[in-house]
Amino acid sequence: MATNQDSLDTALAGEPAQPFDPPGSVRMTQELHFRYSDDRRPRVNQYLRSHRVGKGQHGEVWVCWDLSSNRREVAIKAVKRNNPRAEKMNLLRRRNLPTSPHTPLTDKLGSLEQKIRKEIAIMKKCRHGHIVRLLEVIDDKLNDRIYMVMEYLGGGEIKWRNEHNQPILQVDQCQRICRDVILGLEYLHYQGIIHRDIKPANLLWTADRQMVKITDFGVSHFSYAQRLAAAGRGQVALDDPNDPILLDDSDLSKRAGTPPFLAPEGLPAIPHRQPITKAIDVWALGVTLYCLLFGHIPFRAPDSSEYVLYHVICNSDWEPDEYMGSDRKSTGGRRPHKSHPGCIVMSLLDKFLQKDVRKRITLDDAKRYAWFLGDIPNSDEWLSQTSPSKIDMVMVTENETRTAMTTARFTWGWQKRLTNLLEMTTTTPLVFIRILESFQWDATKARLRVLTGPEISEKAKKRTVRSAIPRDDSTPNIDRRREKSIERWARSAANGSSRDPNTNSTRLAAGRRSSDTPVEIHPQYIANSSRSTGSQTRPSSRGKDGSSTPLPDDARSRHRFSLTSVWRHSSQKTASQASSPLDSSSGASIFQEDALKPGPSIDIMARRSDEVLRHHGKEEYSRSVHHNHGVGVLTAARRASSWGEPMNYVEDVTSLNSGEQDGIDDDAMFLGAGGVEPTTLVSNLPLGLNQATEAINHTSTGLRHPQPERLHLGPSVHICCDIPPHDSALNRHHRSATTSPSPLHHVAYESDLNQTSEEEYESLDSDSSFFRDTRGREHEREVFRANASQMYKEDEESDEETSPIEFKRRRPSVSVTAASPPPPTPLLDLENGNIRVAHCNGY
Ligand SMILES: Nc1ncnc2c1ncn2[C@@H]1O[C@H](COP(=O)(O)OP(=O)(O)OP(=O)(O)O)[C@@H](O)[C@H]1O
Repeated sequence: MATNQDSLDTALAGEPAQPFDPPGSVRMTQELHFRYSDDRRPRVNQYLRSHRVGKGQHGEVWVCWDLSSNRREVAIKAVKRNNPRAEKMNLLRRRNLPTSPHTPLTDKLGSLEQKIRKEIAIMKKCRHGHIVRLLEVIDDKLNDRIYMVMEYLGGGEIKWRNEHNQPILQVDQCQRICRDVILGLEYLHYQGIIHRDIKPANLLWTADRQMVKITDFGVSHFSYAQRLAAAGRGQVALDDPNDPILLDDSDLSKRAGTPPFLAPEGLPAIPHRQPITKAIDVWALGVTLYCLLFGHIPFRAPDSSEYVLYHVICNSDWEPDEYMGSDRKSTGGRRPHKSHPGCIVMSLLDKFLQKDVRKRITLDDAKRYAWFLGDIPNSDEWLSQTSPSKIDMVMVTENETRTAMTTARFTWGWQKRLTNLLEMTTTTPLVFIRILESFQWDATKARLRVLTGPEISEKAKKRTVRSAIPRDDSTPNIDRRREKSIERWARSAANGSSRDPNTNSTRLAAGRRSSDTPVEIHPQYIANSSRSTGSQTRPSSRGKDGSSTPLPDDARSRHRFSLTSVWRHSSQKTASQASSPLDSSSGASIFQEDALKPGPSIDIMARRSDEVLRHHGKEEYSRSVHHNHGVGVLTAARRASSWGEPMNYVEDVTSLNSGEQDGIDDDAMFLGAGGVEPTTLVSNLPLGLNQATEAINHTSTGLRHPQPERLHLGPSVHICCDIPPHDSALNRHHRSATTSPSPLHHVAYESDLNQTSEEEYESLDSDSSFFRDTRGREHEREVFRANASQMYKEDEESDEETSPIEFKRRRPSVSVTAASPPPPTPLLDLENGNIRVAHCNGY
């Protein structure tokens, strides 16, 4: 009996796929090893990166060499697990969508992570010759990424028109494509899965262009009700929206798909619309066939308005061109005579594009259409072989969706936490900072105490509770906190200071650490304080007499292990900020946190800042030092970090618009679909302390992206910022650091820190996300920033609530089917140089 691996080998070897692939499990990998090959290509586990073939809304698709037994090409889709910005955008969109009785469920299903989980859960279940196969899921929690390893379809997505909107496929090619899709869809529907985004861009050719497979299950829907109906095992009242069995179908009420391909019943805000069923895919297939045959979409809005388009779809009939296909076969018009050769195709289109769901042709009937059976020698046998009833049904349970990306669970406990942290720390020394968090200074015994598991949980709980407190006008925000903090320092200023005036470095105050060796801060980190009182480290803690004082114990305990940051004003700050106590005119501290740090943290800070300096160039830094004006931008940087990949994401805000459509204005679609009018641009402001401030001060630095980027930080802060080119590549993944790595995740980074040059960073595509986060040096920075970020978690959330969101035109997904660069020499040897190469110019 053939094993799963055998069948997989056969499928991947390019042999004709059987109608139904044998069942086999998708590997769920929790272990991630990152290294570089001899020729410095990144490699994750056994997958060696080759070239990028596409970019979608949530991630990128790369061709990789599977260096394990097969050494074949696979496609790996790298997606970011969480993207707060995407969540926010979804929320806003949902607010503007018509509500349904099942809105809560709809909301639940709307999160990005839920979407990815669902896609994986569905793909894990699908085993069919015309469905792209998912082979493995690598869950990289440390970097907040998921790698979906899929079979590689070397022919790329179906191209169907040229620049003159003329068809480029012959009629019989269209027929074969359509037949393949019918088989794939029939399988999906039988399993209770509605694809909901059938269009040419989601149909991929095999390398030999003999077969087409369906991909992209991002908006697909699994419905138990639909499955019962498909199997004829249950009586499902599809026209009764109150039928309890349809409850799990509530997310169908959301519009999903690509507007020109949407069926009338799938359009939003249509009163008394028919229930959404699998027939929605049949309609989309009809639109797809029309596109392939004529090189343009059947329903178009003259003014490019999305709602006009919906109106046209619902009320207008489609019209064929005089000729179809690149071989220009006559259609015979909308209703040709039965004897006309074009009649069979036109009547099929007519049945696909029936506005009334009940009159629309079923896939089973379509499959039997003479047009499809014409070139099949033994059609009866073919029909029997391809019948989905011959195979077992799959089931995608809610639990499977929930655990689609994670198979292991972790119980928190300090011992285990420590062990896991140590595991992760082997190559990332700064993770030790996290270990330090497991300790607490015991003032009575004057020694460090290891926190117990419950104490750590209690701490975490408190943080969560603080974050969960609903915010209103009376809720303190970050500015107010800073003010309070300064007031506290001012109040305690009368107690004097332990500053040594004879040295450029500053001795930290006694108090809790009275027995500690005083910690010195390098002068370069207090350069900005010169405008206040020379080498002073905590100007705000100084009283009127100029003396400084240690913080009270309670304040110190709150700030334990926090990291130093440089606070300064943005030159673009608004009038409301000018009154901030951190304004330079008020003599506020730019080092309000410094004196609170224990020695090791400051050392680490200094080391990290040194790295930042090295990275940006000392000249740049000193310039920023002289030009700084005072307000803290840590929160700005932190919040920017929480947005994940702003520029990429802002540009790819929705998958609803296809790059294949014409005549549709992106903005109109977006607004028409309940989007939000463009307001602000969100910057990919570099995360970090000195780095962030530097970026803000250097607005004249060249942009990687064509347009200047503005960052809105809520009502009170407005910072304009241009990002140095290298920053946009570097910092995008710094932002993922704010998500705590899962200790259960064993990640081994074998990369040498010095292995990646600055040039390499710069040469990386700014949109690239694949493997990049796993560079050792980046992790050092991440840990540093993640640690600093914890103090301001709640403040960040507060800012998030008031921050405006930017919507930009969406860049259509990019798909490149380029020839693979040759694999590294050993691979060539193993493959005898016989590498499959994809071609893209056929159509
Ligand atoms: N298995 C694969 N083999 C070959 N190319 C692929 C494969 N999967 C995806 N691609 C290519 O990568 C491109 C991007 O795919 P992806 O699914 O991420 O984007 P998408 O279809 O726009 O989905 P979304 O934006 O909704 O996430 C596709 O258009 C396709 O051309």
